[in-house]
Amino acid sequence: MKILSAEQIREADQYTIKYEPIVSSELMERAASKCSEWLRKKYDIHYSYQIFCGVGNNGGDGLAIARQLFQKGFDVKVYQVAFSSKKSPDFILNEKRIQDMDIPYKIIKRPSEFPPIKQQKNIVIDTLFGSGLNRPARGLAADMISYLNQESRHTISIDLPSGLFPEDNSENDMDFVIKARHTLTFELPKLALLFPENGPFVGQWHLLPIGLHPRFISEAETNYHFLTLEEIKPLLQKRKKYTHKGSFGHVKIVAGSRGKMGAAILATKAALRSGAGLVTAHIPGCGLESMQTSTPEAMVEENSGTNILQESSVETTGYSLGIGPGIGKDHSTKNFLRALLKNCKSPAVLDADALNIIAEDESCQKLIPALSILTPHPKEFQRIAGEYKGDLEKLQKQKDLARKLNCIVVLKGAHTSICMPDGRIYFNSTGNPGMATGGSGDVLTGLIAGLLAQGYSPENTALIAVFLHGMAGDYAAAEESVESLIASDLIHQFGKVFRNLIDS
Ligand SMILES: NC(=O)C1=CN([C@@H]2O[C@H](COP(=O)(O)OP(=O)(O)OC[C@H]3O[C@@H](n4cnc5c(N)ncnc54)[C@H](OP(=O)(O)O)[C@@H]3O)[C@@H](O)[C@H]2O)[C@H](O)CC1
Ligand SMILES: [K+]
Repeated sequence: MKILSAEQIREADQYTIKYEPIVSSELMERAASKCSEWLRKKYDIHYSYQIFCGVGNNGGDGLAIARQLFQKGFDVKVYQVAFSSKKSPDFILNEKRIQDMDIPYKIIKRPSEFPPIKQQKNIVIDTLFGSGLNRPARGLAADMISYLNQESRHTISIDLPSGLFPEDNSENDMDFVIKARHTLTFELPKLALLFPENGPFVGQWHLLPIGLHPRFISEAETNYHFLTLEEIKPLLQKRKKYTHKGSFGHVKIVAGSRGKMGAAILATKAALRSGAGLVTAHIPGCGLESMQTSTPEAMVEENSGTNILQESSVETTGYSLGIGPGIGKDHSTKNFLRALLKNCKSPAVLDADALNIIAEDESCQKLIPALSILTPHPKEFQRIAGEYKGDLEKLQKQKDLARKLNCIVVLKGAHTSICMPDGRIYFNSTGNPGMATGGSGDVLTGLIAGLLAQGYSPENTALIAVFLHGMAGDYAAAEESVESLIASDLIHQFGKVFRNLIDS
């Protein structure tokens, strides 16, 4: 699914109005009815609504939602926050419609007119600003936002939390942005909704399709994508009947050190469960027994080091390598990694301490095979890419790094972002906070290496693996709980994930 800019969304609006064709007030009516349907499904008739409207089309949406809810019997109060006299035509039309009905409607001109916010079974609907915000909120609008953030326990924002810019908030004043519990956004996700730093404002966000013209969307150009099942399904290969274990590649997991063998075991198990034909674990001697006992399906190749990986020759040809979980940063491990990368000619997966080592050694970065997949978490990423001020700058650094190394950079987090060397960025839609747990990244490394071994291109591998990993997390959280989720639960869910994706 594409992520378009505010400008492109405005154009999509106009294109839809012209070519569907539909009058703009009808498009607003459609958008509003998606919202009021969503609200009615979630909150029963005992809930009341206080709807705060700006004077643009976002405010117009608010007026139309108010009318629709009122017609369904809800207790609705509407407030126009008169921060400007420039009402949009569709706002004016909807204002007239509610004035012709018996809906309580007040115009707020100064803070002394802010109404008390009902606390029990009451929803505040925020339609002050949407995608038309063009400067940080000030004056009456800013006061209103602060007041609502202080007084309302249950705010739902329409299209965007008011005061939040759809893309770049680096110059914004975040004190004057609505803190919503839910954001109902139209048709396509906006970039700002995907940034972790905006989580406190956006809350949970939901996409409501409003029938913007599919031709405009399919032709629109963008580097930003939201990764959903629709994109993933066509990428998956079904296993053919006449195949043998050699058809599905050979993974080599290069991982572990004394006290961190768990990381190696998790990555190895994940590679096995990913469908790879064969998996070898290259580990320090101290891990031999634990690996063979816990993971009998894997072969073990002992490194010359007992407690850590140190220089020894490792065959890399014919393997998909997953390098880094639990290896530590000892001087001899650094030398080992350098020699390994020098020797390795096909795309590999680099994670954890492998990333920490290359962060400290620029010359080592040049040895990474083209189209390798790097999977840093935000701290590891910062070590390689340097400091950044906000999530937009972080994204730019991610692009720079992917281009510089000619690699795929997978930056883990809520909505993990996957950046291709050509600048395309995919934000993942699966996963949950329960996955922020030790070993979850090791599982991803094994899964990526396992898919790579099966002949998926590095780009498709990264997309599929991140999506599946998140899906496994969602299944695990549903069966257990977000709180109790541990990394091995993810591996246990791979079977169900594959069955549901490939066979359905
Ligand atoms: N695109 C769609 O799919 C649909 C969108 N809808 C809704 O429309 C809004 C966008 O509406 P728009 O009228 O473009 O803009 P807003 O309602 O967000 O409000 C902007 C108006 O407010 C003024 N403005 C902007 N920033 C500030 C500020 N900081 N302080 C005060 N005033 C501000 C601006 O006017 P100026 O001339 O003063 O700059 C705008 O007039 C979208 O988000 C959806 O909710 C449709 O209903 C359905 C289809
Ligand atoms: K809003």
